[in-house]
Amino acid sequence: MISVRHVSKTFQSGGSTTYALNDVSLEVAPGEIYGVIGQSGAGKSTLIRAINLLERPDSGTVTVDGDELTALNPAGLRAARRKIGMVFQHFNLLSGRTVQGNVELGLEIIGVDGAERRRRSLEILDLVGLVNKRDSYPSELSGGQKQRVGIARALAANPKVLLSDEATSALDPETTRSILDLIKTINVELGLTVLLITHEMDVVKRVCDSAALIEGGRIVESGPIVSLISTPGSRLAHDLFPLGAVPPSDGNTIVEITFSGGTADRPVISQLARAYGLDISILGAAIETIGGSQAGRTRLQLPGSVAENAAPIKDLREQGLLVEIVGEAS
Ligand SMILES: Nc1ncnc2c1ncn2[C@@H]1O[C@H](COP(=O)(O)OP(=O)(O)OP(=O)(O)O)[C@@H](O)[C@H]1O
Repeated sequence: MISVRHVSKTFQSGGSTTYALNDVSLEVAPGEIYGVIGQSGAGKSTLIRAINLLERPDSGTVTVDGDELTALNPAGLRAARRKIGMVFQHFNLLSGRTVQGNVELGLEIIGVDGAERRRRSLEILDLVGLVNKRDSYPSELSGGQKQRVGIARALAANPKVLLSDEATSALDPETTRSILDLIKTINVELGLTVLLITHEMDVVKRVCDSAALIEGGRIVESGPIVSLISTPGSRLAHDLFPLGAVPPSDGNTIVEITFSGGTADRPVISQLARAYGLDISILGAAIETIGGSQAGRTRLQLPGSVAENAAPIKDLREQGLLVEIVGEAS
C-alpha cells in the first residue's frame, strides 16, 4: 500500500549537509499497522513528511495505493493526497472552530456539500466517541479528546492510509493506550493502512504488525514483528523484551530463549530441568501479547560451561526455540 524506494533527503545548513534520509526503503502492506521507531534526530519526521511529499525527497520514489507520488504533477498530487490522512503530535486543530467544524474542514476544502459534510462528520465523530462534544471548542477538550478530533478529521474524507506523526507523544500513558486502541479499531473496522512514527517501544508493542528501526537516516532493521522476534540478534526484538544487563556468568552458562506462537505455552523449562537433571535459575523474563498471541524472552542460567550444556541447548533449538548464548564460563 505504501512503497518507499531508495529515498534520500539532505538538508544544508550553516555550510554543512545533514543526511536526514539515506537510501531508505520500506514496504507497508495493505491493512497493516507499521511502526517506524527511532531516537530524536533519526529522521522519522522527515520520513513521514516525505511519504505525503510535504518534504520532497532528493531522490527515490514514494508510491501510495498505486500512485507514484514522486512522479505526479501538482494537480495529480492533490488528488492522490486525498487517500492519505494525517494526525499530528500537537493535534493542529483550529481553535476558532468547533469539534464538528474541525472535522468538516478537510471536506470543505475538497468541495463536499454542506449536508453531506454534516452527515459524514457526525458519522466519524460517532466512531471516535465524540458526537456529544460536536459543539465544543478545542480549548474545552482534554488532550485525548483533541487527538480523537484529529483522528476524525484525518478520516473524514475516507483515506486509504493514515500517517501518524508521534500522535501519542503528548499524552499520558492511559490516554496513549486509549488512542492506540482507537487506531487499532479503525485499522480493523475501516481496513485502513496505518504508518506511524514513534520513539516509544510501547507504541510498537501495543499496535504494530510490522516495524522498522531508523538510525542516522537509515533503516537498520525492518519486518513483521513475529519474524523479528525469531531473528537472532534483532535489536527491535531485544527492545521489545528488555531484560536489562547480563549479569556475570560465574562459571555458568547464561542463555536467552525467545518464545513465540506455538512455543509460548509449553512447559519448556521444567521439562528441560527434568530431562537433564539441571538446576536452572530464571534470571529474568519479559512476556508480551504480540499479534494476538503470547511471545517473550526468558533469561536462564544453566550450571557449567557451554560445552557441558551442549545437549540441552541443542534440545531447545530442536523444539523451534531461538536460543542465544549471552554469557559463558571463561
Ligand atoms: N528543515 C531542516 N533543515 C535542516 N536540517 C533539518 C531539517 N529538518 C530536519 N533536519 C535534520 O535532519 C535530521 C532528521 O530530523 P527529523 O526531524 O526527521 O528527526 P526525528 O527522528 O523526527 O527527530 P525528533 O524525534 O526529534 O522529531 C536531524 O539531524 C535534523 O536536524
